[in-house]
Amino acid sequence: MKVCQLCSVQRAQLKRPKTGQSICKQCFYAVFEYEIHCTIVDNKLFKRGDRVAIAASGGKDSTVLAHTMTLLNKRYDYGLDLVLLSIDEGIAGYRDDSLETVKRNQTQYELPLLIVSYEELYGWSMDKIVAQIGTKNNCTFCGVFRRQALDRGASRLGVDHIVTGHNADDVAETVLMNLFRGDFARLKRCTQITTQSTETADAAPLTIPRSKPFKYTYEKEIVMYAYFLNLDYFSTECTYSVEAYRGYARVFLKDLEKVRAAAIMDIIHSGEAYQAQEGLEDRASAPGKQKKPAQKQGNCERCGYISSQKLCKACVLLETLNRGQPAVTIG
Ligand SMILES: Nc1ncnc2c1ncn2[C@@H]1O[C@H](COP(=O)(O)OP(=O)(O)OP(=O)(O)O)[C@@H](O)[C@H]1O
Repeated sequence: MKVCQLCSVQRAQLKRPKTGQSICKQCFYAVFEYEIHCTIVDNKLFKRGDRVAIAASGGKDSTVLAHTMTLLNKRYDYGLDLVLLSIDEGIAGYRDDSLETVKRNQTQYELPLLIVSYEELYGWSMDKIVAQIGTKNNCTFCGVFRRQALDRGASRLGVDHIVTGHNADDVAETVLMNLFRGDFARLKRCTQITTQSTETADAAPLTIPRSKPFKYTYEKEIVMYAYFLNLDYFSTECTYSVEAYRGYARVFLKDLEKVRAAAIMDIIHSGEAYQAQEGLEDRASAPGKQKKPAQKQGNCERCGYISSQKLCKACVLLETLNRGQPAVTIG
């Protein structure tokens, strides 16, 4: 019998994807949960009394997030008031089914749930958008609309913080994508565990902070955890997401992981080191260097959402949709 490398008592039942250790299920649950707790505490994500919205799509990541946030909040007495927030993008056969999962999670974790829809906020569902523009650029619309919809839902709920289920693989993929594209401005920001939505890089942060408690949690471990605990989640991919470029980064990362599991953490750490280095250089070159003036932050003239321009990104996209010429914006 192979003995668990952590407790040296139980029989080892699995190979931990992150470290390659052979461990028992109980130790797997313990390290998995403890590492997330450490990420939350080390990064001081919350303060006692915070009302926190869990962005819940019904998929594996956000379902495990709802499960662990509820568990850790009780176990370590964080004193958080947790709520579920879901965005209904209006994708028949996908989001309607996954929202049914979230509704069950609401009962399972005894958390209040708010669902806000694109249809209600923008007058357009993704089904309608795709019927007009096709599947090629639809993720651009969905990304901009979802970011704003989460903020709007969060402010309706009166929360202090939003958490999402973005995991270590997602962060490492984003580092790679930004590197491949030579997008150093994004590379500098993409490893931040907490972001505050701004329409531009230089604008003062104004919206509700958004964090990733799974920043260092491997996707494979999230899947294992959900599977062993038999959590109720929805596992179909979005019917409209083609996301070609992220797909390449994902395949590349999976190949690297097969050779060396630590590659995921190493890529995240490289992104963090780049961010720290850039910060140093900014300070070192400050004397005499002309600083780019900070963009003026204001509100969208049409909908009131924060924006450094007259219209926020969502309103610009909506305008082109309503005029029936979305290609102008995307182009
Ligand atoms: N419709 C939605 N409503 C609420 N939150 C969402 C929604 N879509 C995505 N999110 C949030 O953004 C995170 C990352 O979303 P992404 O589209 O990458 O899905 P994913 O990696 O498949 O995650 P999940 O397994 O939770 O669906 C999710 O974990 C969730 O917290």
